[in-house]
Amino acid sequence: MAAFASLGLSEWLVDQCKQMGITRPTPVQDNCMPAILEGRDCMGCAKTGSGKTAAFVLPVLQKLSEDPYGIFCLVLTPTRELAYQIAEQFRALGKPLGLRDCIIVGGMDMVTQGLELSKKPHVVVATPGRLADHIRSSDTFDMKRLRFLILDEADRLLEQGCTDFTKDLEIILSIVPAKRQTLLFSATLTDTLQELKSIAMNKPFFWEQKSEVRTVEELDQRYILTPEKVKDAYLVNLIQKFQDEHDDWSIMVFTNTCKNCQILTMMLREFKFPTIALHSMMKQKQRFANLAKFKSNIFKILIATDVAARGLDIPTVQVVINHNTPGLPKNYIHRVGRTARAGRNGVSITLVTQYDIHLISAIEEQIQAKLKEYPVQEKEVLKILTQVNVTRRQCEIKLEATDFDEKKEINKRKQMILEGKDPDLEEKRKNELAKIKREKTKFKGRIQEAIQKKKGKLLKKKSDV
Ligand SMILES: Nc1ncnc2c1ncn2[C@@H]1O[C@H](COP(=O)(O)OP(=O)(O)OP(=O)(O)O)[C@@H](O)[C@H]1O
Repeated sequence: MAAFASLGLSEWLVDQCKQMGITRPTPVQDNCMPAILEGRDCMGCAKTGSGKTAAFVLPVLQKLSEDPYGIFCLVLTPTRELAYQIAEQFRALGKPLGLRDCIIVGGMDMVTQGLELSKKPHVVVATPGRLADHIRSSDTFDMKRLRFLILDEADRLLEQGCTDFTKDLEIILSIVPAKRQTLLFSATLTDTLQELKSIAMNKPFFWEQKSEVRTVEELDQRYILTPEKVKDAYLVNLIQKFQDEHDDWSIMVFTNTCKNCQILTMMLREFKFPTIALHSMMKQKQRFANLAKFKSNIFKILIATDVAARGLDIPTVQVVINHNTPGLPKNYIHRVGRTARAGRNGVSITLVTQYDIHLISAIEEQIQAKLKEYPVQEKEVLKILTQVNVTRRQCEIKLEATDFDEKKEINKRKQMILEGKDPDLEEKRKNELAKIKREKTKFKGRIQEAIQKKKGKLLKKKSDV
């Protein structure tokens, strides 16, 4: 593998890398950086924790140092926490340049952000929704001379998940110049390749890390088959075990909803585990504060929704526990990728109920590897089962006494209004769809019943003959 200097990076940048402990390029850096430095559009697909961020930060800094002006580079990313992390990398590596950056994310003060944008920072790191809001509401900045447009976690930005970025992206793309370099990175690009190619217009250089298995070798991937009602007891048992055996390890637990995230956090705290939460129903300042406390090891356990599944780089995370099996293999890849980063070891444990077995099959097919069963002492788990379930119920009651659900409903309606939808109409539509789905399921059930009856009759006839 070549050294950074031979890839075309200036001495000051190579020195800056050294200071951060980055001495040899990773494969994604080795392959993508020369193409970017040549001026080509680039799509890079490499495993989690393989150094994709530096693969775009370094060439941008190199080009910026040759002709510094603002706004030179725009990085879009799906989550607010990730925006801060990327900006930090720019700041650290670009320190000798006196780099000026600006972070534009939701949940923070619009006026301050507007002012910062008007000062022409070299690099803007943004989540699409808030940047689109600024474009709609202000004429104090422009991106006419933008040289680099970067989509980090590019596939997520294009997919129509629970947060749909496509309209915001359209607005942003309408103000950036057609003549620019576009760089797209993710650990899971392949599903959205065609749409991505249309954003990177100039025959992009495409590099994908060739590997049979789509997760990193250093990751030990395990599962525990459990009835739904015993899941929490397994969680408590696992956390107790890791805390007892490795008190310097940090653990990330992923769950499916904000409410569950809140309840699990309350429950683990009742058991005196140093636990903290991260989900989208928390105030942004609280989200940042909680992540900072987890990163600095004040709290060793972070319970999060998929808002923390992508990109976060926390070297002390040794264990990822999936409290629910992710519905999409892609989400599994990103969640478990929060550990075993940059060549370190890590373990992931997915709690699987009998209803999730098909999801595990889909995950195994996608990652091209089999999950191994995690050995547990069932007796120990059963010993704490009642206590855990009672504690959970108490936490549920406590949460119900707050206005958590109400807040959720208000947030949902606010979001719909922002998206130009009528919340009442949407509710009606949702109810109608649910009704159709229920009827379909009933109909399917009746057909299955009829088939079973017919089969039974045929078997009976055969056995009579
Ligand atoms: N050449 C290198 N040598 C050693 N460490 C590196 C190198 N490049 C980057 N790193 C470190 O590796 C870690 C992971 O990098 P990064 O966060 O960019 O991963 P990623 O590929 O973007 O992962 P994800 O897909 O999860 O977002 C970071 O802590 C980073 O500082």
